[in-house]
Amino acid sequence: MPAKEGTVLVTGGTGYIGSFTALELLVAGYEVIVIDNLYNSSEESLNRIELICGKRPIFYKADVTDQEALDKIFKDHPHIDSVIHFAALKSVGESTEIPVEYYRVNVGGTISLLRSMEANGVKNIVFSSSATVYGDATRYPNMIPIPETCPIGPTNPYGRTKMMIEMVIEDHVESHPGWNAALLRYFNPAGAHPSGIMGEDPQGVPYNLLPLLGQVAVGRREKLKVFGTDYASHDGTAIRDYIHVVDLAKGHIAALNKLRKDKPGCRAWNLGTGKGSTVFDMIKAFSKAVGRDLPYEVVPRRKGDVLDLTAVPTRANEELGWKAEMTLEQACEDLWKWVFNNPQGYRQMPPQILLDALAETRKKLPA
Ligand SMILES: NC(=O)c1ccc[n+]([C@@H]2O[C@H](COP(=O)([O-])OP(=O)(O)OC[C@H]3O[C@@H](n4cnc5c(N)ncnc54)[C@H](O)[C@@H]3O)[C@@H](O)[C@H]2O)c1
Ligand SMILES: O=c1ccn([C@@H]2O[C@H](COP(=O)(O)OP(=O)(O)O[C@H]3O[C@H](CO)[C@H](O)[C@H](O)[C@H]3O)[C@@H](O)[C@H]2O)c(=O)[nH]1
Repeated sequence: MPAKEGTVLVTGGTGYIGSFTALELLVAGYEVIVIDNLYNSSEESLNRIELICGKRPIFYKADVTDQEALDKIFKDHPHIDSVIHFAALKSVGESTEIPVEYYRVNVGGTISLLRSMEANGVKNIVFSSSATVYGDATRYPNMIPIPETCPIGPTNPYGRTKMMIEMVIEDHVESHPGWNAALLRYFNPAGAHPSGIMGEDPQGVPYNLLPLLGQVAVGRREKLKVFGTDYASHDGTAIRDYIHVVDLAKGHIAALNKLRKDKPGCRAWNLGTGKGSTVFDMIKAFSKAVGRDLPYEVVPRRKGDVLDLTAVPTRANEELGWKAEMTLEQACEDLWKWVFNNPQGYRQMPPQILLDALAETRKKLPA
C-alpha cells in the first residue's frame, strides 16, 4: 500500500540535511526510502528520526554510482514517485585536490540516478544544489544579495559539479515530457534539531564554520581559525546566509509538493533567509548560546572563498509558499544543545534526560 502522501527515495538520507528532510517527510505523511553508502554519515541518524517522530525510513546501504543497486531498489519499490537527491561529496577544499572523484560521485551518481528513474517511470527530482554555483557574485553590479537570475560561475571543482548536474537535469527535463525538477540552491545550513538528539556528525575533520565552532565549544578543538579579516564587510570577515537546517528541510517538502502539484518543469530556487552574517557575527552569536567567549585566531583568507553569499529568497517565498522562519539565535542554541549533549556525535547515546523529555513530548502529539 502506498503511503498517504506518496513514496520518496532520499539519496544521502543519513547525512546532515538528508536526515532532517527524511524526518520532515515522515512527519508530513510520506513513506521514505533512504539510500546512503555511509561515507560521511551514520545509520544512527535513522534511530534518532524514529525517536523523534515514531516512524523510520526504509534503509539501503548503497552507492548512487551503482546502477544495478539503484535499479533493484526502484524495482522493489514500484510506489516511489519522487526522488530527493542529496548524496554527494561536499568539501570545497577536497574537491581541489581530488576533482575527478568529485565528478565521478556527484555528476556520475546523478547520471546513474536519472537513468534508473527514467527506466522506472519516476519523473520528479529535487536536487541539492548550492549557492556555490554563483561563485563571486560581487563581480556583477546589483547581484548582492543574490537572485536566481544571477549568472552562475563557480570557482571550484565542487561548485562546478553542482553546475554541471543542474545542466544535466535541465537538459533531461527539457527532452523528456512529464519530468519535473527543483534545483535547490542552499545557502549555509546551520543548527540542529531542537530536541538536542539530531545534528551534523561529519565523519572526518569538519570543514564548515559551525561544526568547527561546535568542536571548539566542547574542547575537541583548541580554537577557531578565522579565514581573513580584510573583506569589505562591517568587521572585515566574510558574509554568509545561515539558515536553520529545519527550515531548509521544510523547503524540500515545499519544493516536492510544488513539483507534484504544479508540474513546473525544471526550476531553480534559492533556499536562504535573505540575511547575511559575518564570521565574527557567528562567533558572537554562538558564544552567546554557549555562555562564554570562544577562542579564535585570525589567519589569511581561505583559497576560493568569496566576500558575500546572501540569498534573495523571494522566488521560493512566493512560488513555494515557504519561508525560513527560525532565527540565528535559535540555530546557535540548537547547535549548542546538540554538541553539548553529543560531544562525540552519533557515536554515543544522548543523555536519558533528553530521551525522557522527548518521550513526554511525543505523548502529546496526535497519533
Ligand atoms: N552542508 C552544506 O553546507 C551544503 C550547502 C549546499 C549544498 N549542500 C549539498 O547538500 C547535500 C547534502 O549535504 P550535507 O551537508 O547533508 O552533507 P552530508 O555529507 O552530511 O550528506 C551527504 C550524504 O551522502 C552520502 N554519500 C556520499 N557519497 C555517496 C555515494 N556515492 N552513494 C551514496 N551516498 C553517498 C554520505 O554518506 C552522506 O550521508 C550535498 O549534495 C551537498 O553538496 C550542502
Ligand atoms: O574554520 C573556518 C571555516 C570557515 N570560515 C569562514 O566561515 C564562512 C563559512 O564557511 P563554510 O566553510 O562554513 O561555508 P562556505 O560558505 O565556504 O560553503 C558552504 O556553503 C556554501 C553555500 O553558501 C556551499 O554550499 C558549500 O558547499 C558549503 O560548504 C566562510 O567565510 C569561511 O571563510 C572560517 O573563518 N574558519
